[in-house]
Amino acid sequence: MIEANDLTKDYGNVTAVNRVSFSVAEGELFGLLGPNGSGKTTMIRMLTGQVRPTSGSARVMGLDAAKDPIGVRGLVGIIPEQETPPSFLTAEEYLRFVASIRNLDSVDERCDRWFDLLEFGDKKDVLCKDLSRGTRQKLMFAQAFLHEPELALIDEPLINLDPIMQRTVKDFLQEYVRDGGTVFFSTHILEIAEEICDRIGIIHNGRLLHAGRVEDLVGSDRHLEPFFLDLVKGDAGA
Ligand SMILES: Nc1ncnc2c1ncn2[C@@H]1O[C@H](COP(=O)(O)OP(=O)(O)OP(=O)(O)O)[C@@H](O)[C@H]1O
Repeated sequence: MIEANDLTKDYGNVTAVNRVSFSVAEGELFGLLGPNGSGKTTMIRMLTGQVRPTSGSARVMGLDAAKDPIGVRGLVGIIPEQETPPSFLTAEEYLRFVASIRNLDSVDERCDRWFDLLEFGDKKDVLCKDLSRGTRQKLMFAQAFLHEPELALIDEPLINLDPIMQRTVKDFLQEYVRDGGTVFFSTHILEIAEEICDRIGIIHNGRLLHAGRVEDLVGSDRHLEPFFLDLVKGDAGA
């Protein structure tokens, strides 16, 4: 579903992502982990065609993300980092707006499914500017999955969600990949990755230091946190 080859992004003299290659297969839940400023958001933006790589390339669902960004965004579901939905629309109006752009049918059913799953139907007539941050994040989740995409790319999925809603979202993501969907998400919360990911990548200073299966770490009695800290601190000292 995703093939990144030598992806690089320079912002002036800052190399945000440095020659990163990896792939994500259909049905995988892949977590990109890294400290603040390590390049996670830039990576997601390149995969979704929002940022053009300086060099290298990414194929997403068979399309070149830099050459056909609109094609990619038409297929995948995206939750950008800390995105807020339009202030002047209600939650339901926003979902209907997304549904109309995507030419979706059964709009009532689709909206209700998300209001029910994420328990915010009581807020559907509230203007987005008046929603709490957590409810806005629920709404961003709903818009990303409204068209039942085969691939979702999510920057920090559980941000602003309470523990109960985090459980709901984690269960949903695991069910979604069990049903054949693919998820690529970024986080710096290691426990989430250890709990739900099939594979992880660890990025630091723009370089991918590790990519592998979570069960290989845990199976060999190495937990993610000490592994991550050793890797990242060792790299900083190198
Ligand atoms: N538009 C931009 N212009 C200049 N520098 C940028 C831009 N976007 C990101 N950077 C820089 O690129 C590097 C990687 O940033 P990025 O936002 O991708 O990291 P991140 O891992 O998502 O961070 P965080 O976990 O804090 O959200 C940082 O040094 C950042 O300051």
